[in-house]
Amino acid sequence: MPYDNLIAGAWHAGSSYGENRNPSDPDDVIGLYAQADATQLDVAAQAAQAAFATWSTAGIQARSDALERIGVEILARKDELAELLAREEGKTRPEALGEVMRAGSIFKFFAGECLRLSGEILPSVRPGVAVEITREPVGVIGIITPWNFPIAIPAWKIAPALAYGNCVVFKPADLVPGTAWILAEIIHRSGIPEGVFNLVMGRGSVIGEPLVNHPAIAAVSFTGSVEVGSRIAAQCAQSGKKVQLEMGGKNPQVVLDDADLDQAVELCAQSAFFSTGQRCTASSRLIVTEGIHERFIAALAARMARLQVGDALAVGTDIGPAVSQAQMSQDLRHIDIALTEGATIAAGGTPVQCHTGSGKAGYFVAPTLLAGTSPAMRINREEVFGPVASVIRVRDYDEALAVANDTQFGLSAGIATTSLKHATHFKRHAQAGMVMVNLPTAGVDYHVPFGGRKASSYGPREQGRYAQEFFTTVKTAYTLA
Ligand SMILES: NC(=O)C1=CN([C@@H]2O[C@H](COP(=O)(O)OP(=O)(O)OC[C@H]3O[C@@H](n4cnc5c(N)ncnc54)[C@H](OP(=O)(O)O)[C@@H]3O)[C@@H](O)[C@H]2O)C=CC1
Ligand SMILES: O=C(O)CCC(=O)C(=O)O
Repeated sequence: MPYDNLIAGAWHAGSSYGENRNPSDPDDVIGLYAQADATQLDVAAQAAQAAFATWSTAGIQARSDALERIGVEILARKDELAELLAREEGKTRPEALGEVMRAGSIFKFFAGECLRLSGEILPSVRPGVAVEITREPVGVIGIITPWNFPIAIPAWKIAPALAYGNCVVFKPADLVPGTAWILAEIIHRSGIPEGVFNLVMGRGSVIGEPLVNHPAIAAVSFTGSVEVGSRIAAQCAQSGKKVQLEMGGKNPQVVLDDADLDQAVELCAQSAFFSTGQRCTASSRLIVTEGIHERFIAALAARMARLQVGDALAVGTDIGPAVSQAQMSQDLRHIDIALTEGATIAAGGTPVQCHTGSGKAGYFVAPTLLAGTSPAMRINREEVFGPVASVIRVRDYDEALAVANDTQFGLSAGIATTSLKHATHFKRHAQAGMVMVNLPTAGVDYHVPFGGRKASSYGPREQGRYAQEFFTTVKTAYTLA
Protein backbone atom coordinates (compact mmCIF):
# COMPACT_ATOMS: atom_id res chain seq x y z
CA MET A 1 0.00 0.00 0.00
CA PRO A 2 1.35 3.46 -0.82
CA TYR A 3 1.55 5.89 2.10
CA ASP A 4 0.08 9.35 1.48
CA ASN A 5 0.55 12.82 2.88
CA LEU A 6 -1.80 14.13 5.58
CA ILE A 7 -3.14 17.54 4.63
CA ALA A 8 -6.14 19.34 6.15
CA GLY A 9 -7.24 16.18 7.92
CA ALA A 10 -7.27 13.94 4.82
CA TRP A 11 -4.78 11.63 3.10
CA HIS A 12 -3.51 12.96 -0.25
CA ALA A 13 -1.57 11.15 -2.95
CA GLY A 14 1.88 12.56 -3.71
CA SER A 15 2.99 13.92 -7.06
CA SER A 16 5.11 10.74 -7.10
CA TYR A 17 6.18 8.01 -4.66
CA GLY A 18 9.59 7.10 -3.27
CA GLU A 19 10.86 3.75 -2.01
CA ASN A 20 11.80 3.36 1.63
CA ARG A 21 14.56 0.73 1.86
CA ASN A 22 16.14 -1.19 4.71
CA PRO A 23 19.85 -0.30 5.14
CA SER A 24 20.56 -3.73 6.69
CA ASP A 25 19.10 -5.37 3.57
CA PRO A 26 18.82 -2.91 0.66
CA ASP A 27 16.65 -5.32 -1.35
CA ASP A 28 13.96 -5.08 1.33
CA VAL A 29 11.49 -2.34 0.24
CA ILE A 30 9.52 -1.25 3.29
CA GLY A 31 6.96 0.74 1.34
CA LEU A 32 6.20 3.49 -1.15
CA TYR A 33 5.84 6.94 0.36
CA ALA A 34 4.31 10.07 -1.16
CA GLN A 35 6.59 12.78 -2.48
CA ALA A 36 5.03 16.21 -2.23
CA ASP A 37 5.72 19.10 -4.56
CA ALA A 38 5.59 22.83 -3.88
CA THR A 39 1.87 23.01 -4.76
CA GLN A 40 0.95 20.37 -2.18
CA LEU A 41 3.18 22.07 0.37
CA ASP A 42 1.28 25.31 -0.26
CA VAL A 43 -2.07 23.57 0.39
CA ALA A 44 -0.71 22.13 3.67
CA ALA A 45 0.63 25.48 4.89
CA GLN A 46 -2.67 27.19 4.08
CA ALA A 47 -4.64 24.44 5.85
CA ALA A 48 -2.48 24.91 8.96
CA GLN A 49 -2.99 28.67 8.83
CA ALA A 50 -6.75 28.22 8.53
CA ALA A 51 -6.79 25.87 11.55
CA PHE A 52 -4.76 28.21 13.77
CA ALA A 53 -7.67 30.35 15.04
CA THR A 54 -9.50 27.25 16.31
CA TRP A 55 -6.51 25.41 17.82
CA SER A 56 -4.90 28.42 19.46
CA THR A 57 -8.15 29.07 21.33
CA ALA A 58 -9.17 25.43 21.84
CA GLY A 59 -8.22 25.55 25.50
CA ILE A 60 -5.52 23.75 27.39
CA GLN A 61 -7.69 20.79 28.41
CA ALA A 62 -8.40 19.83 24.78
CA ARG A 63 -4.73 20.20 23.89
CA SER A 64 -3.56 18.24 26.90
CA ASP A 65 -6.06 15.43 26.24
CA ALA A 66 -4.95 15.09 22.60
CA LEU A 67 -1.25 14.96 23.54
CA GLU A 68 -1.96 12.39 26.25
CA ARG A 69 -3.83 10.19 23.75
CA ILE A 70 -0.92 10.44 21.28
CA GLY A 71 1.64 9.50 23.96
CA VAL A 72 -0.45 6.58 25.19
CA GLU A 73 -0.90 5.16 21.68
CA ILE A 74 2.81 5.48 20.84
CA LEU A 75 3.65 3.54 23.99
CA ALA A 76 0.95 0.94 23.29
CA ARG A 77 2.37 0.38 19.78
CA LYS A 78 6.02 0.55 20.84
CA ASP A 79 7.05 -2.87 19.52
CA GLU A 80 5.54 -2.29 16.06
CA LEU A 81 7.09 1.17 15.87
CA ALA A 82 10.48 -0.03 17.09
CA GLU A 83 10.58 -2.77 14.48
CA LEU A 84 9.78 -0.33 11.68
CA LEU A 85 12.30 2.21 13.01
CA ALA A 86 15.10 -0.36 13.19
CA ARG A 87 14.19 -1.61 9.72
CA GLU A 88 14.22 1.79 8.04
CA GLU A 89 17.00 3.60 9.96
CA GLY A 90 19.33 0.82 11.11
CA LYS A 91 19.34 1.30 14.90
CA THR A 92 19.22 -2.00 16.72
CA ARG A 93 15.82 -3.11 17.95
CA PRO A 94 16.56 -2.28 21.65
CA GLU A 95 17.87 1.17 20.64
CA ALA A 96 14.78 1.72 18.49
CA LEU A 97 12.51 0.65 21.35
CA GLY A 98 14.24 3.18 23.62
CA GLU A 99 13.69 5.91 21.04
CA VAL A 100 10.00 5.06 20.60
CA MET A 101 9.44 5.08 24.37
CA ARG A 102 11.20 8.41 24.58
CA ALA A 103 8.79 9.79 21.94
CA GLY A 104 5.75 8.52 23.85
CA SER A 105 7.04 10.02 27.09
CA ILE A 106 7.65 13.37 25.38
CA PHE A 107 3.99 13.63 24.30
CA LYS A 108 2.86 12.73 27.82
CA PHE A 109 5.28 15.27 29.31
CA PHE A 110 3.88 18.06 27.12
CA ALA A 111 0.31 16.95 27.90
CA GLY A 112 1.13 18.07 31.44
CA GLU A 113 3.33 20.96 30.46
CA CYS A 114 0.63 22.82 28.51
CA LEU A 115 -1.44 22.95 31.72
CA ARG A 116 1.46 24.66 33.47
CA LEU A 117 2.00 27.58 31.08
CA SER A 118 2.19 30.63 33.30
CA GLY A 119 2.53 34.39 33.00
CA GLU A 120 3.52 37.21 35.32
CA ILE A 121 1.85 40.22 36.84
CA LEU A 122 4.26 43.03 37.68
CA PRO A 123 3.77 46.46 39.19
CA SER A 124 4.15 49.30 36.71
CA VAL A 125 6.55 52.18 37.28
CA ARG A 126 3.46 54.33 36.60
CA PRO A 127 0.97 54.53 39.49
CA GLY A 128 -2.43 53.02 38.67
CA VAL A 129 -1.18 50.87 35.80
CA ALA A 130 -1.05 47.04 35.88
CA VAL A 131 1.41 45.07 33.76
CA GLU A 132 0.59 41.54 32.65
CA ILE A 133 3.05 39.30 30.78
CA THR A 134 1.61 36.32 28.92
CA ARG A 135 2.77 33.77 26.36
CA GLU A 136 0.85 33.18 23.13
CA PRO A 137 1.26 30.64 20.34
CA VAL A 138 3.51 31.70 17.48
CA GLY A 139 1.40 30.47 14.54
CA VAL A 140 2.21 27.75 12.01
CA ILE A 141 5.52 26.00 12.70
CA GLY A 142 7.48 24.35 9.89
CA ILE A 143 9.24 21.29 11.31
CA ILE A 144 12.13 19.71 9.36
CA THR A 145 13.81 16.65 10.84
CA PRO A 146 16.80 14.40 10.07
CA TRP A 147 16.94 10.65 9.57
CA ASN A 148 18.91 9.66 12.68
CA PHE A 149 16.05 9.92 15.22
CA PRO A 150 12.97 9.28 13.05
CA ILE A 151 10.42 9.55 15.89
CA ALA A 152 12.09 11.17 18.93
CA ILE A 153 13.20 14.36 17.16
CA PRO A 154 9.79 14.85 15.46
CA ALA A 155 8.17 14.21 18.86
CA TRP A 156 10.24 16.79 20.70
CA LYS A 157 9.34 19.44 18.11
CA ILE A 158 5.70 18.51 17.36
CA ALA A 159 4.58 17.94 20.98
CA PRO A 160 5.55 21.41 22.31
CA ALA A 161 4.33 23.07 19.11
CA LEU A 162 0.85 21.60 19.60
CA ALA A 163 0.90 21.95 23.40
CA TYR A 164 1.35 25.71 23.20
CA GLY A 165 -1.40 26.16 20.58
CA ASN A 166 0.53 26.21 17.31
CA CYS A 167 -0.29 24.40 14.07
CA VAL A 168 2.31 22.26 12.29
CA VAL A 169 3.59 21.41 8.82
CA PHE A 170 5.99 18.48 9.33
CA LYS A 171 8.57 17.38 6.76
CA PRO A 172 10.43 14.25 7.89
CA ALA A 173 13.70 13.10 6.31
CA ASP A 174 13.16 11.36 3.01
CA LEU A 175 15.26 8.37 4.13
CA VAL A 176 12.91 7.48 7.02
CA PRO A 177 9.28 8.32 6.18
CA GLY A 178 7.83 5.13 7.70
CA THR A 179 7.93 5.95 11.40
CA ALA A 180 6.93 9.55 10.63
CA TRP A 181 3.88 8.31 8.73
CA ILE A 182 2.69 6.17 11.68
CA LEU A 183 3.28 9.10 14.03
CA ALA A 184 1.11 11.24 11.73
CA GLU A 185 -1.60 8.58 11.70
CA ILE A 186 -1.59 8.49 15.52
CA ILE A 187 -1.76 12.29 15.73
CA HIS A 188 -4.58 12.31 13.15
CA ARG A 189 -6.62 9.86 15.21
CA SER A 190 -6.10 11.78 18.46
CA GLY A 191 -9.08 14.00 17.68
CA ILE A 192 -7.25 17.25 16.91
CA PRO A 193 -9.11 19.46 14.40
CA GLU A 194 -8.29 19.04 10.72
CA GLY A 195 -5.39 21.13 9.45
CA VAL A 196 -3.77 21.53 12.88
CA PHE A 197 -1.14 18.92 11.99
CA ASN A 198 0.00 18.21 8.42
CA LEU A 199 2.52 15.66 7.17
CA VAL A 200 4.30 16.53 3.93
CA MET A 201 6.84 13.92 2.85
CA GLY A 202 9.37 14.56 0.11
CA ARG A 203 12.90 15.71 -0.64
CA GLY A 204 14.35 18.70 1.16
CA SER A 205 15.76 19.91 -2.15
CA VAL A 206 12.20 20.05 -3.56
CA ILE A 207 9.95 21.19 -0.70
CA GLY A 208 12.47 22.48 1.87
CA GLU A 209 12.73 26.00 0.53
CA PRO A 210 9.01 26.34 -0.28
CA LEU A 211 8.30 25.32 3.32
CA VAL A 212 10.79 27.69 4.92
CA ASN A 213 9.79 30.61 2.68
CA HIS A 214 6.02 30.09 2.75
CA PRO A 215 4.27 33.22 4.08
CA ALA A 216 1.92 31.13 6.27
CA ILE A 217 4.88 29.63 8.17
CA ALA A 218 5.72 31.79 11.18
CA ALA A 219 8.68 29.81 12.54
CA VAL A 220 10.97 26.95 11.55
CA SER A 221 12.43 24.27 13.83
CA PHE A 222 15.18 22.26 12.09
CA THR A 223 17.62 19.50 13.00
CA GLY A 224 20.25 18.33 10.51
CA SER A 225 23.47 19.45 8.90
CA VAL A 226 25.23 22.78 9.48
CA GLU A 227 25.12 23.47 5.76
CA VAL A 228 21.33 23.24 5.41
CA GLY A 229 20.71 24.79 8.83
CA SER A 230 22.76 27.87 8.01
CA ARG A 231 20.85 28.36 4.77
CA ILE A 232 17.52 28.08 6.61
CA ALA A 233 18.68 30.62 9.22
CA ALA A 234 19.55 33.13 6.48
CA GLN A 235 16.18 32.62 4.80
CA CYS A 236 14.32 33.05 8.10
CA ALA A 237 16.30 36.18 8.97
CA GLN A 238 15.34 37.68 5.62
CA SER A 239 11.62 37.11 6.20
CA GLY A 240 11.71 37.84 9.95
CA LYS A 241 10.73 34.32 11.03
CA LYS A 242 11.67 32.70 14.30
CA VAL A 243 14.16 29.89 13.79
CA GLN A 244 15.59 27.10 15.93
CA LEU A 245 18.46 24.94 14.64
CA GLU A 246 20.12 21.82 16.04
CA MET A 247 23.09 20.80 13.93
CA GLY A 248 26.35 18.96 14.18
CA GLY A 249 28.76 17.97 16.89
CA LYS A 250 32.38 16.93 17.31
CA ASN A 251 31.92 16.00 20.91
CA PRO A 252 34.96 15.53 23.15
CA GLN A 253 35.22 12.79 25.75
CA VAL A 254 38.09 13.47 28.13
CA VAL A 255 39.62 10.51 29.97
CA LEU A 256 41.97 11.42 32.83
CA ASP A 257 44.66 9.26 34.44
CA ASP A 258 42.52 8.90 37.57
CA ALA A 259 39.44 7.59 35.69
CA ASP A 260 37.92 4.21 36.48
CA LEU A 261 39.27 2.46 33.37
CA ASP A 262 36.41 -0.03 32.91
CA GLN A 263 33.81 2.69 33.34
CA ALA A 264 35.63 5.01 30.92
CA VAL A 265 35.92 2.29 28.29
CA GLU A 266 32.25 1.37 28.55
CA LEU A 267 30.98 4.91 28.29
CA CYS A 268 33.27 5.64 25.32
CA ALA A 269 32.14 2.45 23.54
CA GLN A 270 28.53 3.47 24.06
CA SER A 271 28.75 7.08 23.05
CA ALA A 272 31.14 6.63 20.13
CA PHE A 273 29.71 3.51 18.48
CA PHE A 274 26.18 2.71 19.63
CA SER A 275 23.45 3.80 17.23
CA THR A 276 26.26 3.34 14.66
CA GLY A 277 27.72 6.67 15.84
CA GLN A 278 24.85 8.41 14.02
CA ARG A 279 24.10 10.82 16.83
CA CYS A 280 24.89 14.51 16.99
CA THR A 281 25.84 13.82 20.63
CA ALA A 282 28.24 10.95 19.81
CA SER A 283 31.77 11.17 21.27
CA SER A 284 34.08 11.34 18.28
CA ARG A 285 37.20 12.82 19.94
CA LEU A 286 38.57 10.78 22.85
CA ILE A 287 41.06 13.03 24.61
CA VAL A 288 43.19 10.87 26.89
CA THR A 289 45.96 11.85 29.31
CA GLU A 290 49.32 10.13 28.86
CA GLY A 291 49.33 8.04 32.07
CA ILE A 292 46.29 5.99 30.98
CA HIS A 293 46.58 6.38 27.19
CA GLU A 294 48.09 2.98 26.28
CA ARG A 295 45.90 0.99 28.70
CA PHE A 296 42.80 2.87 27.52
CA ILE A 297 43.39 2.13 23.83
CA ALA A 298 44.08 -1.56 24.51
CA ALA A 299 40.98 -1.92 26.72
CA LEU A 300 38.70 -0.05 24.32
CA ALA A 301 39.96 -2.09 21.34
CA ALA A 302 39.27 -5.27 23.32
CA ARG A 303 35.74 -4.04 24.13
CA MET A 304 35.17 -3.17 20.46
CA ALA A 305 36.20 -6.66 19.38
CA ARG A 306 33.13 -7.94 21.26
CA LEU A 307 30.72 -5.59 19.43
CA GLN A 308 28.52 -7.53 17.04
CA VAL A 309 27.92 -5.69 13.75
CA GLY A 310 24.93 -6.82 11.72
CA ASP A 311 21.23 -6.75 10.88
CA ALA A 312 19.53 -4.12 13.04
CA LEU A 313 16.65 -6.52 13.72
CA ALA A 314 18.74 -9.57 14.65
CA VAL A 315 18.98 -10.61 18.28
CA GLY A 316 22.45 -9.86 19.65
CA THR A 317 23.37 -7.10 17.20
CA ASP A 318 25.19 -4.22 18.92
CA ILE A 319 25.92 -2.04 15.89
CA GLY A 320 23.55 -1.75 12.94
CA PRO A 321 24.30 -0.39 9.46
CA ALA A 322 24.97 3.13 8.28
CA VAL A 323 21.67 4.63 7.19
CA SER A 324 22.57 4.68 3.48
CA GLN A 325 25.28 3.88 0.99
CA ALA A 326 26.16 7.58 0.88
CA GLN A 327 26.61 7.71 4.66
CA MET A 328 28.74 4.53 4.58
CA SER A 329 30.96 6.10 1.90
CA GLN A 330 31.26 9.25 4.02
CA ASP A 331 32.38 7.15 7.01
CA LEU A 332 34.99 5.24 5.00
CA ARG A 333 36.23 8.41 3.28
CA HIS A 334 36.89 10.05 6.66
CA ILE A 335 38.85 6.97 7.81
CA ASP A 336 40.99 7.16 4.63
CA ILE A 337 41.65 10.86 5.12
CA ALA A 338 42.74 10.23 8.72
CA LEU A 339 45.15 7.50 7.63
CA THR A 340 46.58 9.79 4.95
CA GLU A 341 47.15 12.45 7.61
CA GLY A 342 49.09 9.98 9.80
CA ALA A 343 46.54 8.29 12.06
CA THR A 344 46.81 4.56 12.77
CA ILE A 345 44.02 2.02 13.15
CA ALA A 346 43.62 0.65 16.68
CA ALA A 347 40.42 -1.23 15.78
CA GLY A 348 38.10 -1.61 12.76
CA GLY A 349 38.70 0.60 9.76
CA THR A 350 36.92 -1.44 7.10
CA PRO A 351 33.45 -2.15 5.71
CA VAL A 352 31.84 -5.33 7.06
CA GLN A 353 30.42 -7.71 4.46
CA CYS A 354 27.10 -8.83 5.85
CA HIS A 355 24.21 -10.14 3.75
CA THR A 356 21.14 -10.15 5.92
CA GLY A 357 18.77 -10.85 3.04
CA SER A 358 19.30 -12.85 -0.11
CA GLY A 359 20.81 -10.08 -2.21
CA LYS A 360 22.84 -6.92 -1.77
CA ALA A 361 25.03 -6.47 1.33
CA GLY A 362 23.90 -3.95 3.92
CA TYR A 363 25.80 -0.74 4.63
CA PHE A 364 27.97 -1.99 7.49
CA VAL A 365 31.12 -0.30 8.77
CA ALA A 366 33.25 -1.82 11.53
CA PRO A 367 33.42 0.35 14.65
CA THR A 368 36.71 2.15 14.15
CA LEU A 369 39.21 3.58 16.61
CA LEU A 370 41.96 5.82 15.22
CA ALA A 371 45.07 6.40 17.33
CA GLY A 372 47.94 8.87 17.01
CA THR A 373 45.74 11.76 15.91
CA SER A 374 46.29 15.45 16.56
CA PRO A 375 43.70 18.20 17.05
CA ALA A 376 44.43 19.81 13.68
CA MET A 377 43.64 16.68 11.62
CA ARG A 378 40.40 16.72 9.64
CA ILE A 379 39.19 13.66 11.56
CA ASN A 380 39.17 15.87 14.67
CA ARG A 381 37.53 18.86 13.02
CA GLU A 382 34.76 17.47 10.76
CA GLU A 383 31.69 15.53 11.82
CA VAL A 384 31.75 11.97 10.42
CA PHE A 385 28.35 10.75 11.71
CA GLY A 386 29.41 7.11 11.77
CA PRO A 387 31.00 4.55 14.13
CA VAL A 388 34.38 6.27 14.06
CA ALA A 389 36.29 7.83 16.97
CA SER A 390 39.82 9.15 17.24
CA VAL A 391 42.16 9.28 20.22
CA ILE A 392 44.15 12.43 21.01
CA ARG A 393 46.94 12.00 23.57
CA VAL A 394 47.43 14.95 25.97
CA ARG A 395 49.75 15.72 28.90
CA ASP A 396 47.28 16.68 31.60
CA TYR A 397 43.83 18.05 32.43
CA ASP A 398 44.64 21.60 31.32
CA GLU A 399 45.68 20.46 27.86
CA ALA A 400 42.67 18.11 27.70
CA LEU A 401 40.27 21.00 28.39
CA ALA A 402 41.96 23.21 25.80
CA VAL A 403 41.74 20.46 23.15
CA ALA A 404 38.12 19.69 24.09
CA ASN A 405 37.15 23.30 23.46
CA ASP A 406 39.22 23.59 20.26
CA THR A 407 36.32 22.98 17.85
CA GLN A 408 33.72 24.91 15.91
CA PHE A 409 31.03 22.81 17.65
CA GLY A 410 29.70 22.87 21.22
CA LEU A 411 26.92 20.36 21.73
CA SER A 412 27.95 17.80 24.36
CA ALA A 413 31.21 17.24 26.26
CA GLY A 414 32.17 14.49 28.69
CA ILE A 415 34.84 13.78 31.29
CA ALA A 416 35.78 10.47 32.92
CA THR A 417 37.54 11.15 36.21
CA THR A 418 37.40 10.39 39.93
CA SER A 419 38.60 13.91 40.72
CA LEU A 420 35.86 16.17 42.05
CA LYS A 421 38.12 19.17 41.37
CA HIS A 422 38.53 18.36 37.69
CA ALA A 423 34.90 17.31 37.22
CA THR A 424 33.71 20.58 38.74
CA HIS A 425 36.14 22.67 36.70
CA PHE A 426 35.14 20.83 33.49
CA LYS A 427 31.42 21.39 34.13
CA ARG A 428 32.08 25.12 34.37
CA HIS A 429 34.59 25.52 31.55
CA ALA A 430 33.61 23.04 28.81
CA GLN A 431 32.23 25.10 25.93
CA ALA A 432 29.19 22.92 25.33
CA GLY A 433 25.45 23.07 25.92
CA MET A 434 25.51 19.73 27.75
CA VAL A 435 28.25 18.32 30.00
CA MET A 436 28.49 14.74 31.24
CA VAL A 437 30.59 13.50 34.17
CA ASN A 438 31.30 9.75 34.04
CA LEU A 439 28.42 9.34 31.60
CA PRO A 440 28.31 9.00 27.79
CA THR A 441 28.04 12.28 25.84
CA ALA A 442 25.04 10.75 24.00
CA GLY A 443 21.73 9.69 25.50
CA VAL A 444 19.88 12.52 27.20
CA ASP A 445 16.76 12.91 29.32
CA TYR A 446 13.54 14.03 27.62
CA HIS A 447 12.35 16.59 30.19
CA VAL A 448 15.34 18.97 30.41
CA PRO A 449 16.85 21.41 27.89
CA PHE A 450 18.72 20.01 24.91
CA GLY A 451 21.05 22.04 22.71
CA GLY A 452 24.50 23.43 22.24
CA ARG A 453 26.70 26.39 21.52
CA LYS A 454 28.84 27.66 18.63
CA ALA A 455 27.99 25.97 15.29
CA SER A 456 25.96 23.20 16.97
CA SER A 457 22.82 25.17 17.72
CA TYR A 458 21.07 28.42 16.99
CA GLY A 459 18.04 29.87 18.71
CA PRO A 460 16.26 28.82 21.90
CA ARG A 461 16.78 25.41 23.50
CA GLU A 462 14.61 22.39 22.72
CA GLN A 463 12.85 20.11 25.21
CA GLY A 464 11.62 20.43 28.76
CA ARG A 465 9.85 23.60 29.82
CA TYR A 466 12.53 25.59 28.00
CA ALA A 467 10.78 24.60 24.76
CA GLN A 468 8.25 27.36 25.42
CA GLU A 469 10.89 29.98 24.55
CA PHE A 470 10.64 28.96 20.91
CA PHE A 471 7.06 27.76 20.66
CA THR A 472 5.45 30.80 22.32
CA THR A 473 5.74 34.53 21.88
CA VAL A 474 5.62 36.94 24.81
CA LYS A 475 3.00 39.69 25.15
CA THR A 476 3.21 42.55 27.65
CA ALA A 477 -0.19 44.14 28.38
CA TYR A 478 -0.66 47.45 30.28
CA THR A 479 -4.03 48.27 31.92
CA LEU A 480 -5.04 51.54 33.51
CA ALA A 481 -6.79 50.52 36.70
N1 LIG B 1 22.73 17.10 14.39
C1 LIG B 1 22.02 16.10 13.96
O1 LIG B 1 21.21 15.61 14.68
C2 LIG B 1 22.20 15.62 12.59
C3 LIG B 1 23.30 15.94 11.85
N2 LIG B 1 23.42 15.47 10.59
C4 LIG B 1 24.63 15.78 9.81
O2 LIG B 1 24.26 16.12 8.51
C5 LIG B 1 24.88 15.24 7.55
C6 LIG B 1 23.95 15.03 6.38
O3 LIG B 1 22.74 14.44 6.80
P1 LIG B 1 21.40 14.83 6.08
O4 LIG B 1 20.26 14.05 6.58
O5 LIG B 1 21.66 14.80 4.63
O6 LIG B 1 21.22 16.31 6.65
P2 LIG B 1 20.45 17.47 5.95
O7 LIG B 1 20.71 18.72 6.69
O8 LIG B 1 20.67 17.45 4.50
O9 LIG B 1 18.90 17.03 6.17
C7 LIG B 1 18.15 17.31 7.33
C8 LIG B 1 16.72 17.64 6.91
O10 LIG B 1 16.72 18.84 6.12
C9 LIG B 1 16.07 18.57 4.87
N3 LIG B 1 16.62 19.44 3.84
C10 LIG B 1 17.58 19.14 2.91
N4 LIG B 1 17.79 20.22 2.12
C11 LIG B 1 16.96 21.20 2.54
C12 LIG B 1 16.72 22.54 2.13
N5 LIG B 1 17.38 23.10 1.12
N6 LIG B 1 15.80 23.26 2.81
C13 LIG B 1 15.12 22.72 3.84
N7 LIG B 1 15.30 21.45 4.26
C14 LIG B 1 16.21 20.70 3.64
C15 LIG B 1 16.31 17.09 4.65
O11 LIG B 1 15.43 16.57 3.69
P3 LIG B 1 15.74 15.21 2.87
O12 LIG B 1 16.52 14.34 3.75
O13 LIG B 1 14.40 14.69 2.61
O14 LIG B 1 16.43 15.63 1.64
C16 LIG B 1 16.08 16.56 6.04
O15 LIG B 1 14.70 16.48 6.31
C17 LIG B 1 25.18 13.99 8.36
O16 LIG B 1 26.16 13.22 7.78
C18 LIG B 1 25.56 14.60 9.68
O17 LIG B 1 26.88 15.03 9.64
C19 LIG B 1 22.44 14.69 10.05
C20 LIG B 1 21.34 14.31 10.76
C21 LIG B 1 21.15 14.75 12.11
O1 LIG C 1 21.88 11.61 22.41
C1 LIG C 1 20.68 11.77 22.40
O2 LIG C 1 19.93 11.26 23.26
C2 LIG C 1 20.02 12.63 21.35
C3 LIG C 1 20.86 12.74 20.11
C4 LIG C 1 20.26 13.55 19.05
O3 LIG C 1 19.32 14.26 19.25
C5 LIG C 1 20.80 13.49 17.69
O4 LIG C 1 21.76 12.77 17.45
O5 LIG C 1 20.24 14.16 16.79
